[in-house]
Amino acid sequence: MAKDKKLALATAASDVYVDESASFEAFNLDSRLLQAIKTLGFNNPTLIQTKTMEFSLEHQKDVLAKASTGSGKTAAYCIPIIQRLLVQSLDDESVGAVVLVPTGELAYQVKTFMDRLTMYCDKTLKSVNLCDTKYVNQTGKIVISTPSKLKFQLESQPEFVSRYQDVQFLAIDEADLMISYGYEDDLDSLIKSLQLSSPKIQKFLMSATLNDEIDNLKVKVCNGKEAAIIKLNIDESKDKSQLVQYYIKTSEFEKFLLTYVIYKLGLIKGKTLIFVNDIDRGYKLKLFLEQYGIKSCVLNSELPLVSRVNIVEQFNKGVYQLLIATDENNSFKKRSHSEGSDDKKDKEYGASRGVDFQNVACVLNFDLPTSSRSYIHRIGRTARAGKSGMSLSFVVLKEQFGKHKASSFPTCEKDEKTLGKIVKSQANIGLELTPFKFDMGQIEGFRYRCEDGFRAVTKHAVRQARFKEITQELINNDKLKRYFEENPQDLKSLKHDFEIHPTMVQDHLKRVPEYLLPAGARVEKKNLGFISFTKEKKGKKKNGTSKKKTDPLKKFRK
Ligand SMILES: Nc1ncnc2c1ncn2[C@@H]1O[C@H](COP(=O)(O)OP(=O)(O)OP(=O)(O)O)[C@@H](O)[C@H]1O
Repeated sequence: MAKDKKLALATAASDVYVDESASFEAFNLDSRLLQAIKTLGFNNPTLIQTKTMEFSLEHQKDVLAKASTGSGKTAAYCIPIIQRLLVQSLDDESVGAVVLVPTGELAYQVKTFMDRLTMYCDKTLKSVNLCDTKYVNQTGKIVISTPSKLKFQLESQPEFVSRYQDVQFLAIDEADLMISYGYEDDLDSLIKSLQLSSPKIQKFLMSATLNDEIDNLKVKVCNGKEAAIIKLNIDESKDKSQLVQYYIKTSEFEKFLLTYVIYKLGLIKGKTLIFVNDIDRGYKLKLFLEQYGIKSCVLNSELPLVSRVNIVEQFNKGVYQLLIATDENNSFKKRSHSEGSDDKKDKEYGASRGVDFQNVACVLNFDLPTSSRSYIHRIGRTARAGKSGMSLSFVVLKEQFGKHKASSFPTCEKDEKTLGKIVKSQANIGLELTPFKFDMGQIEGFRYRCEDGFRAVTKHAVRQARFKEITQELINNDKLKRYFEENPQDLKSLKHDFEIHPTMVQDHLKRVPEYLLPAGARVEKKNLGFISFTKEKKGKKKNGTSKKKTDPLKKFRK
């Protein structure tokens, strides 16, 4: 019962998506499935779920669905698949459904969700996740995988091919990513070897954006068969009204200064997901913040998938407050899955797409993404499940680019241009980015300490930290995998935000000396949450507007 309660608390879709006029019962779902949905705390289906169930269960149509981030697309295809598999009698060995996702993280997430939905069903409805090494030699009624992992299973164990002869459902989640993630060849090969485009198989193509890539995919998998196209006409400005978007135009070095001040003084409350544009940047920022005793945890494609999944789970549970995620896909260049390509990076990594980060108060674009599409997915990690949230983006001024080599990063050269595109695309859906006029003069006193800490984070230190963490995680994974299987409780306490400090941490930097704080803060030193850095406005009352709650930085406004 305790477990049931916990699940219910962990989930909730934004009210604007919930379809109060509909009910799950109206779709005559199996009682075991209904019970699980209830346990998850889903009282009504979301709009995308109602429509998808209507077309797939009642009209047996293929479905191509487009709906915003956080609208409940996962359940929209999982529920009909489970429902139909529950009433069909496939033999034990046969795979009934294939779910393809672009990243390992999503494969784990979908598997967990499937397990929850089938918690009252017997073991015959087992699902397997081929991205998880413990399942590579297995199949189940539902197989969840990236295209390349499924292809690998079929090639390394050709005797499994026959188990896929009776596939009834094919779901492709984050469908618009399949091509840009470089899965086109793998998909073609799977469509051929498993006859996935057969009209006997019902298809679900789910995405937050509809584009040419989806059209191509539709042609490939639906093979001329007409599909129901569901484009949810939700007022996105209403849907994202809980999200306040800010940007600050700044220099490259000041991005570090601002981050230091914001987190050292606790100006942003709650969990922050910080996006950077490459792995070294992630470690650089982590080491830099460590200098001031600010703990953070890093997420990138070099870490083993098991560690990544564990990091996301722990962040969701509130174990860490700051997660620095490398968004390696932000340029949406085609990835290559060919053998021998590149290095030890996992091509199936993805932090900004589809991952259900929970209760994120702020998304900080420490490095601005390089496209508006990437921006949408990053900010979609906050203000989810009916909660409010803010995003803050650092935008490097063109004339400042390259002025401070050690803090410079190539993508920042085009920040102002990219910001223009982002502002335009947000305006198209009735949303707005507001310039945040940070009073830099008020934090000048911190600059010297910031330079001091920044200098200690050399290239060598970053390289060492990167190496140290991967080695540590790999050792943990190999050595501890068996141990954790027997002691799952201990896995929960494995923390990833330990200090790496391959560089000398200067203890004095961890404290903020009183003289750096403005007068008001010195008096109320114990309560640093709302230090006034604003110029005194005598006799002016606070106006108490609705933005008050979502604007923790307001005291720093000019
Ligand atoms: N009917 C429902 N009622 C309440 N909460 C729901 C319902 N359906 C889904 N949710 C919850 O809403 C959240 C978002 O769902 P989900 O991750 O499926 O969204 P999504 O559309 O796939 O988003 P993204 O495009 O970012 O992946 C999850 O925490 C999920 O558990």
